[in-house]
Amino acid sequence: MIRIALIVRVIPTSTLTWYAPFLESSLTGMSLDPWSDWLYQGGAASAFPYGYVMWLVLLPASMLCKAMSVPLSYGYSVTLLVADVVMLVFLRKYLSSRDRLLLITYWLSPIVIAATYALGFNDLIPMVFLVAAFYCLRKMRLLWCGFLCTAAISAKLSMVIAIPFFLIYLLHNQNLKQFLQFYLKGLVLGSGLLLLPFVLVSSGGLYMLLNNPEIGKIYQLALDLGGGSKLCLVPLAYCLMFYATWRVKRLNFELFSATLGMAFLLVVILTPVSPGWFIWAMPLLVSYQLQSDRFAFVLVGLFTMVYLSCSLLLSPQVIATMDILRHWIPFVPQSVEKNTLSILQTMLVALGIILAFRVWRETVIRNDFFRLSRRPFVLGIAGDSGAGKDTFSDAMRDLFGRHSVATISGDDYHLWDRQKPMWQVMTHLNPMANDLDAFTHDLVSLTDGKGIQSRHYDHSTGKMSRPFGIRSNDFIIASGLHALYSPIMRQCYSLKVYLDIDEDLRRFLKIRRDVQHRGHSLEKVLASFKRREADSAKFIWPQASHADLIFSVQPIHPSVLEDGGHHPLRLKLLARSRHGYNAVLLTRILIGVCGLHVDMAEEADGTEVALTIEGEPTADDIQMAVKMICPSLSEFLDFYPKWEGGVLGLMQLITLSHVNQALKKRFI
Ligand SMILES: Nc1ncnc2c1ncn2[C@@H]1O[C@H](COP(=O)(O)OP(=O)(O)OP(=O)(O)O)[C@@H](O)[C@H]1O
Ligand SMILES: O=C(CO)[C@H](O)[C@H](O)COP(=O)(O)O
Repeated sequence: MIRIALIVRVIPTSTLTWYAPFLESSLTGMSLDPWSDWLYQGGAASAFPYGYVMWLVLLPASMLCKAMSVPLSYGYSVTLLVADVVMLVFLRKYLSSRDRLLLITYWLSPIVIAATYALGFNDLIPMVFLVAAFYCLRKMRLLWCGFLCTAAISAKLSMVIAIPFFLIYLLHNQNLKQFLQFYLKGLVLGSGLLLLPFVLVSSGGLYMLLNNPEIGKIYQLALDLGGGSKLCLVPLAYCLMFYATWRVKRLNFELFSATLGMAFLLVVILTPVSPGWFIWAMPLLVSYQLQSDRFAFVLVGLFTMVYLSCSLLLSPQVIATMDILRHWIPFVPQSVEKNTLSILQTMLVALGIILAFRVWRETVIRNDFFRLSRRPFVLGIAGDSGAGKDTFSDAMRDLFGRHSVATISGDDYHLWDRQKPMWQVMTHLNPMANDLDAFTHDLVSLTDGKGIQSRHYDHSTGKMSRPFGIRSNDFIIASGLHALYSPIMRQCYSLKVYLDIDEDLRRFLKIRRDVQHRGHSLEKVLASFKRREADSAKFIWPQASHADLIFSVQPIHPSVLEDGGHHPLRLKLLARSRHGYNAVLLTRILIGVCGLHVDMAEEADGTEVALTIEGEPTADDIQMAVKMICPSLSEFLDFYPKWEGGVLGLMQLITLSHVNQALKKRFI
């Protein structure tokens, strides 16, 4: 109702003197270059410094008004109303908020109402295209996203400042990097269709765009450095915000929208006297209020009140009233408004900076992705030979995606090739047979974000490969016989896992693997079991006491192991978790959703919980359970994660829920 009343009762000066006459003139001439025609007729250069999209969006309602002999200013305002509704719909879609809160924070926001309907600013139109681009980004429609970004720029050139943030998001999200080309294609397509024709066809339009006084305001707030040079604060704030975003090594959608919103907010508050630009900050202000506490409402409320006071003081009506007042009371000096305006502007900037600071603190720093970007997540996996370390490590890597994972394996740190005499003297289970210093050094380097040079032990030849580089990544998986052996190693890990497989099953699987895939004779493998027994007990098994999570895979029917593998091997999983893991939700979902049989036993002091799980979950069951237990983790996973079924799938699920918990704990 307020909107309708303002449309009917108020015709803003800018609409009356610039936009409506420009649209009127463009309808009369009906040429593809209404800007040059307008200038040719002696129109002001500041009347319509926008591209084709703004013109085309405003055209239909203007035509309708002309056909109905209604003033074009109504058509202009009604178009803004439509943009306003579309904006509300997009915000509702991508913020997925409760309607009542969205109505309060957006629809009733005095900033939108005052800037659009009372002052006539058309910033809602480019913002609708930008928010639509956001929505397409969320839905991974990247071609559309790129296209809509150029539509926003065509509507208002200033929207170009958003593009670098879209690029950082796509480049810094390893899962999405592969799809960057679609966004670029959308940009190229949009530029070809919407921007290039404007540049080629309309010299008048270009002139109006480049002489737009609004753009000059960006350089207005500056510190005089002497000698005629200035330090311009708006570009400075934008560059710093861009750098801060670039430094966040991994961005999720929430971080991306928060940092772009903050860049907009800073540009807006530091640009003097641009009430329309405040609409750019609306999506950020709305989402901040929806996610934060009551104080956010108070802060945005104060910000809005100061904004309204500033805009009011700048409105022609108030200026005219003061002039009349001055006519009767001559001692009311000009400086009264100027000083009041300065105080209000200062308050606005101060509140804006506090808002940006709080958004950074609450939205960015508390974000799991931000936590990950500061230090990689390091998963340590230890266990005896044939316990399934490589199999489990590969299954975890296939969830996060090769592009996001760096792996090191203990086998690659054996000290000798198979041909060397020392091979016969010591078993590999003895730490002395391995270069654990190099393993630790490489683990520390990768954890510290540095790349390493590694070699690979080839089980088919028994030789080490030439050195090759491994760069650090968001997730590091270090597996090996001694991966949890030393305190320094253990300090590197975000999560420590020990594989404590049933001894008969381990021997069964190891024989099968070594004979079938590594070309060893059965006698040699059996002899190695004997030779290694003492070292296993001495060096490998004690590492279980350092693990956060222990997986024991056991055969449901041990007799199957003796019949030469003729019957299918059915396994059950015993998962023991330490350090206060809450297994209730997991248990409920494993039983209720995956239909498994689960026994849960907890230590009286709550330090250890043990789950015995029997049944054959499918890969789809595991995927669904992960979505239910740790929904926020899905953003960390590969675009097409490879889910496993059975025991391996259960290990993926339980490990992911521990990763989730460990990420949450990081900055407590
Ligand atoms: N959960 C599982 N279910 C079925 N088979 C498994 C499972 N985990 C491992 N295996 C099998 O057991 C064998 C040994 O596994 P893997 O090679 O991963 O062990 P490892 O601990 O890396 O051994 P090593 O230290 O000797 O290199 C492989 O053939 C693998 O296919
Ligand atoms: O214990 C082992 C792996 O953990 C292996 O026995 C060790 O890597 C040597 O491998 P291979 O016998 O294939 O040369």
